[in-house]
Amino acid sequence: MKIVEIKHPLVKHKIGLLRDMHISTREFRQLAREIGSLLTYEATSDLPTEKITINCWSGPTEIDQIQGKKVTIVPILRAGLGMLDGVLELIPNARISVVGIYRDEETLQPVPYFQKLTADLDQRLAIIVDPMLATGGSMIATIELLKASGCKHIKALVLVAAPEGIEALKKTHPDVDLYTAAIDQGLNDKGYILPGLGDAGDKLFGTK
Ligand SMILES: O=P(O)(O)OC[C@H]1O[C@H](OP(=O)(O)OP(=O)(O)O)[C@H](O)[C@@H]1O
Ligand SMILES: O=c1cc[nH]c(=O)[nH]1
Ligand SMILES: [Mg+2]
Repeated sequence: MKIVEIKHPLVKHKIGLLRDMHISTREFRQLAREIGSLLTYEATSDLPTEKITINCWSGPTEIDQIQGKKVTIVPILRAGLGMLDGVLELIPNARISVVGIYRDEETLQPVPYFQKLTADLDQRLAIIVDPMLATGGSMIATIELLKASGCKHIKALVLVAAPEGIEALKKTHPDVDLYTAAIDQGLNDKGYILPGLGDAGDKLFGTK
């Protein structure tokens, strides 16, 4: 399994700002979106390109364009919506497949409650976005429902990943590539990532 922890100074700086317990909702939203863009830039660096000829002002000119493969972005509700605009800034034509899953607070098991996927998933690269990979349960459930609908090529983009979630993902779906802005220390007894960000959904939506 490919695991990429982005070491770029801009990413490190922005993830550090996100950890401030006094961060405002507005700042949290802006940083989640910006890091979403930077993760997308890295995650798409291996997309194949092909040469085509266009009419440039100076005459026919060969240019590079991204080959064949189309993209669907998959935000996991709610918190994944906080990264969606950042991905769309770089891939504005992408289809969006929405998955609603929350984590039961007691059992930490993922509970699916919504899904609306784009039709031709077997021909698309799916880019799943969710700020937090904690136990990995929500991400794994999302990957399973995408694969059940024919999806064959999946990348997961998260702001913060716990080693426990990475291990679970490695075991179940080694074919999925993971891009993260930080790999943190681990989970506390309530399944929250340490040092982490706290509850990303509540911070993005201003709830609690
Ligand atoms: O790796 P896991 O242990 O499954 O935990 C991570 C999940 O928990 C959070 O969602 P949450 O359940 O808080 O839902 P929300 O986005 O609606 O707040 C987070 O956004 C992930 O989806
Ligand atoms: O640390 C965590 C773990 C799960 N969900 C969050 O929002 N934060
Ligand atoms: Mg939440």
